[in-house]
Amino acid sequence: MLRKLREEVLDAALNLMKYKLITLTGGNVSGRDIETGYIAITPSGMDYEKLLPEDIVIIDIEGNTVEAKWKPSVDTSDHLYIYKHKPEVQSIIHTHSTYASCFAVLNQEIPCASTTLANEVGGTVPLAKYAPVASGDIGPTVVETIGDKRACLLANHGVMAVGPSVRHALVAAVMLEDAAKVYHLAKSIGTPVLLPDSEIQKAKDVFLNIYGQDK
Ligand SMILES: O=C(CO)[C@@H](O)[C@H](O)COP(=O)(O)O
Repeated sequence: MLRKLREEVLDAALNLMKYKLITLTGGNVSGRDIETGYIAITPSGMDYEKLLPEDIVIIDIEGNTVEAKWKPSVDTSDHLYIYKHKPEVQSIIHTHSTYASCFAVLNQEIPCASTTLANEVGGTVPLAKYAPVASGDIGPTVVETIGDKRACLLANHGVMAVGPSVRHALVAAVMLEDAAKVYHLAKSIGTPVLLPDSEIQKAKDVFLNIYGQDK
């Protein structure tokens, strides 16, 4: 069931490897089916390269198994909490991507100094307060922090990216890492100039309303 969504989730997981956002299985991907409300999520601790679409776990919004060969991600309850509290979110991607995670371990948000970050994430990347892995507390800290952004940092941990589709969540995760790298490198040779709110809004609007083939 939900073959297309399972393929999209697996494809995004493989792209996390392609774009070097994860090491081994240090991340996870999920997507929500708009019709049934079911969630397709990567299984826990399994190599994405060896997975087939049918290995992606299908659960309902309460976490009950709908169709599964494996245990779902250890972060499943956090994904479910985000879906429950943010109806506009249809996909969630968790990574420990290197440059963004540097800011997470410094407990610093990533200021918006590039149009890329404004376009794809919606501005400064906020920092969600620390929550232990698999405690069920990560979802609430993300919902508390993320607002209308497409990503937030998890203190001392990594990144949570979201989107209205699996593709959008993947783009947010990839471009956030790219912008974090640029900001980090720029800071090592000078003082990055931050974008004013008015420019962030303009850059965000272009991507919401003009960019791409779907508008
Ligand atoms: O952050 C952590 C553990 O530190 C987890 O997100 C894992 O890195 C991925 O777990 P699974 O999704 O494979 O269960």
